[in-house]
Amino acid sequence: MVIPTLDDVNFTNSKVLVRIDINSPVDSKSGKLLDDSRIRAHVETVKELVEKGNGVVLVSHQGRPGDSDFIDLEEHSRLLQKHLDMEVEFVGDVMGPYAREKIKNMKLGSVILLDNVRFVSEELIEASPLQHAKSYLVRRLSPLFQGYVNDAFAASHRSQASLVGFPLVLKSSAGRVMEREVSALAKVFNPEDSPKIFIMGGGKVLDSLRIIENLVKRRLADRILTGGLIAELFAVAKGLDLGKENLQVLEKAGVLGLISRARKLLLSGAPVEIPVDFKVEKGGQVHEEPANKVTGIIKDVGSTTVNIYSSFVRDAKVIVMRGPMGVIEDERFRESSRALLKNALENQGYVIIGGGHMISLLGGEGQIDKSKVHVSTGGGALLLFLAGEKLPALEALDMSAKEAMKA
Ligand SMILES: Nc1ncnc2c1ncn2[C@@H]1O[C@H](COP(=O)(O)OP(=O)(O)OP(=O)(O)O)[C@@H](O)[C@H]1O
Ligand SMILES: O=C(O)[C@H](O)COP(=O)(O)O
Repeated sequence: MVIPTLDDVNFTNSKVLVRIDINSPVDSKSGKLLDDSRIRAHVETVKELVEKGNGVVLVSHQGRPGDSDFIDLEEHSRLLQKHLDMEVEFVGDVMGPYAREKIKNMKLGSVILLDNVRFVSEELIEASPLQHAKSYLVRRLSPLFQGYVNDAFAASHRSQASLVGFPLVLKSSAGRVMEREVSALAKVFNPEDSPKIFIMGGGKVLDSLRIIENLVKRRLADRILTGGLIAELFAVAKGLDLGKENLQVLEKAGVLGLISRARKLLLSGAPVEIPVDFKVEKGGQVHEEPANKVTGIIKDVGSTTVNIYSSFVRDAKVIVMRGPMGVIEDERFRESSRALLKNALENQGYVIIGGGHMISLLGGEGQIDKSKVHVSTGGGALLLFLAGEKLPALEALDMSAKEAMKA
């Protein structure tokens, strides 16, 4: 696969559309961003393009329709402006007349952030690069640009218009974040680096299940330690009675239909570990309860589980951590994820940390040794990449490079 970088495609004095991923955790009460790591990550790419005299138009998504983190990008633009130390104009539109006028009139050397690209319904369709190259979004925006840069590794597992449509119609390259992710993550395919432990938590149950299925099929993981909602799914699949309220949580998340797939994995002997205890909330109080005697609402894994998981982490050569063990937005349920993270960082193995929520916990862990820790901006994209899945956004860049070579 050929992934052209900014060294191969040297954009200068052009208008460049840059797909970034600044999708960040949001406080559901205040609507404020809880972490700006993904915003900071893209500073290098944007600065480089600006220094080369380009007009930079940034496009990103935030959340999914129906979720409380599905918000506009105004606060993101303020944070980006702070970290870039230059003006970033927030344009509350994606491809309407207002956005296109702003892009047409922008000065080279300046930066615009368009609004949440998922406000455009077409963006939510998963289709091939060829189909998306003909999408309304691509047809409306591409004539305004001389180039396209994809720096959104964290969204590269989505075959959506802003990620795969533009490389087929514009001269394209990966940004610096995308480039660094792909080269760092390739290291973990080294068969000598075993055992490999995957710590999977968070709320995206279907994504996590698909990944676990892949990891098992390709025998990539020696152990998969579960937390978050995926742990609850596996616990139910194993036959544990988690009580009506926790089943309602899974039902609300629309994942009860996945129990049979989880059970199939367990029956096949997949190396999936399920928590032996949970931290639950009951009547406003926090309790620890064994997994077979849960009476409260599960909010985190329990301390015995943390001890067991830590023993696996200690022996691992590669540790991949994605998604928190609990509802870390509430500090009462942050401890397990933090303890496992600390343990992994103190271990000798190579640690790959992914997903906005886990990365937000890194703040208190002091100086990170970059030779043994890769902090990925990717959540689902990270693990699909590690499971050997094709990432559509990378495929599209590859198609673009091959077309350019033919020309
Ligand atoms: N037991 C639980 N019950 C309900 N929600 C949970 C539980 N454990 C974790 N969560 C929620 O999972 C969410 C994080 O999951 P998510 O899959 O988005 O992880 P992430 O690391 O941020 O990945 P990404 O960067 O891909 O979004 C948090 O909002 C957290 O509250
Ligand atoms: O956080 C992520 O994993 C990426 O931003 C992709 O978001 P999505 O899972 O909503 O497509």
